[in-house]
Amino acid sequence: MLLVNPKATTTNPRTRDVLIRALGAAVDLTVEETGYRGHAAALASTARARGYDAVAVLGGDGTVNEAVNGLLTAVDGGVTDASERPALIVIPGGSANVFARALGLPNDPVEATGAVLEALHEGRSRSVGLGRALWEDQSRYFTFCSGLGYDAEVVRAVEGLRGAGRKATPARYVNTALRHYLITDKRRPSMTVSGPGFTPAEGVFMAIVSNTSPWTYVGSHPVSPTPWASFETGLDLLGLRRMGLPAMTALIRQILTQSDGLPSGRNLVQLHDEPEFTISAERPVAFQLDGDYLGECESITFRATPDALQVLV
Ligand SMILES: Nc1ncnc2c1ncn2[C@@H]1O[C@H](COP(=O)(O)OP(=O)(O)OP(=O)(O)O)[C@@H](O)[C@H]1O
Repeated sequence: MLLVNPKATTTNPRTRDVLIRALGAAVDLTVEETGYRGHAAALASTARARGYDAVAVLGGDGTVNEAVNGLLTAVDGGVTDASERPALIVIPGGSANVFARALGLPNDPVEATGAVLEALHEGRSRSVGLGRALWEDQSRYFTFCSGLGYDAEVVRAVEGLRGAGRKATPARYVNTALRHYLITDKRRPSMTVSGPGFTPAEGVFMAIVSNTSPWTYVGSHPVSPTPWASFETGLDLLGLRRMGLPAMTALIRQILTQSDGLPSGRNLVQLHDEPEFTISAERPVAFQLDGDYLGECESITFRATPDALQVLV
């Protein structure tokens, strides 16, 4: 089953047709275009019951996230073994394509199609662990990250600009991020990270939770594939404490250039390979999953889901 999001930033009819011809020559293929938000999840959730071996996505991280959630909460329910689920195939068609790049795929969709066909012929797939966010009475899986606080506010603001017809360029993210940092700093709720294996960390204004490494997301501008995308069993966290603009500017420069390796220090809270932890805030805090803004809540628990899916790559 090939899911195409025709509205994704870099998906166009030419790429779609190349992919359909190339995949269609190798396997029996059904093409489904998504017509609305949530459509990819609904289609992917029927894939196993309808006998598909794999679900391919041509789109951005949002559509991949939907497909993954559909596969893991399938209409036929009950399948807990990843080897019994349809495999996932990702062809980058969005703006950032963080998950595709973390998998080591080329960012060019035609080149990525070539790489996927090779994997298909060789029967080569990779087991990928996902993250799961649980809040209030809801839960959702993510393929590379969740962001809380400042990060999610920036994602929300950029989504608002896109709703008004403007493109989500890297410059727009940086511009929005700087404006939000300066304007809304005082009103931002403070968060605490707690879990069974470590001392609670307080005073965090932005947190990134990742099933690979938070640097895959935060540093997604430098050329990928990243050396951190191991999709290990546990979850990582990067939390930022309040700091002045000079310290923040120095940190951003270090992240983007990685001139002195990855940053550390008292302004940063870092966790590695944890099975579960909770982030709570003094009042509702914004959060996003895989780059899509989801809303606000006072407490979210994050749980690792190792070996959740096979990905052809
Ligand atoms: N036909 C459609 N019309 C409007 N929205 C859609 C449609 N099909 C899918 N969507 C939604 O569009 C959202 C964004 O798409 P997607 O993530 O694929 O592309 P993108 O935003 O360009 O890429 P990235 O996430 O890398 O920035 C998805 O969350 C999906 O739910």
